[in-house]
Amino acid sequence: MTEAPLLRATGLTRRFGGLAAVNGVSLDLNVGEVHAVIGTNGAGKSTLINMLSGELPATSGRIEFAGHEVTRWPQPRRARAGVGRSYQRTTVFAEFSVFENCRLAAQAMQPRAWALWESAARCDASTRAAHEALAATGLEEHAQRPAGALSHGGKRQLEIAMCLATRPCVLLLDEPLAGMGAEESERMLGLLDQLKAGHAVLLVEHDMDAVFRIADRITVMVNGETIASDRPQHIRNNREVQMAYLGDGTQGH
Ligand SMILES: Nc1ncnc2c1ncn2[C@@H]1O[C@H](COP(=O)(O)OP(=O)(O)OP(=O)(O)O)[C@@H](O)[C@H]1O
Repeated sequence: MTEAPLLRATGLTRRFGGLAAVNGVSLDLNVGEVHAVIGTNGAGKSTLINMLSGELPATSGRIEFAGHEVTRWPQPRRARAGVGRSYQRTTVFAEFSVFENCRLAAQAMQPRAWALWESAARCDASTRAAHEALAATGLEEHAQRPAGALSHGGKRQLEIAMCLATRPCVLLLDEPLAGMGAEESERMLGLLDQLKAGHAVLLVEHDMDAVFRIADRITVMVNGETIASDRPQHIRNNREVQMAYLGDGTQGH
């Protein structure tokens, strides 16, 4: 018997006025897998992530997470339940240390932030989560540096660490390789490869070489709709995908 996916989206649709930015998209996320979503600019990838994270309500469709229907859950509730995300643009606090950025991310997940008498225990838990996240991302040696002093790639790694500090089981990653050089990309790909062991990862990424290297499944979106969702080798050989998106020249990738 196959296990139920950790997260399942069915028929997700989001309209902005007359535009269906995402139209009837269904996908599953499983622990141990990187599920990449690719598509040209404006295909609806970020809108899809925003619906999965809870930042944007779906116009219609259904989202199930860990056996619960979460379609109407707001973003903070989904985040506390284990749906973590990173953003296209860096969101670190430049003047705070790398460690403090992670600790703040962990603290933001704690319920009842106003309950001062619980602060010591909360602080311990957040500190632990921050250290673990820094260890997982290889940023420990930079823990006390101001986040603003990190390289671009280091800041993107820190974003992943901040997401991990919230102890998610789903990672929704919006272009984690954007703006990175070859060496930084390699490091990030190594990190994602490690993380998939304990997480279900959704990866939106424009770097096709990286996607085909790391993805276990690829969903291709065009104008808000899924035109294919399959194992990478089948996506590579899919004529419709080649015509719509990859271009014939990518067949040899
Ligand atoms: N808040 C909004 N209001 C109106 N239209 C929007 C809004 N957000 C996105 N759109 C439109 O929805 C469509 C999908 O946008 P989205 O950002 O999801 O695409 P994308 O695939 O992530 O693109 P990119 O690769 O450039 O990030 C686009 O036509 C965009 O202009």
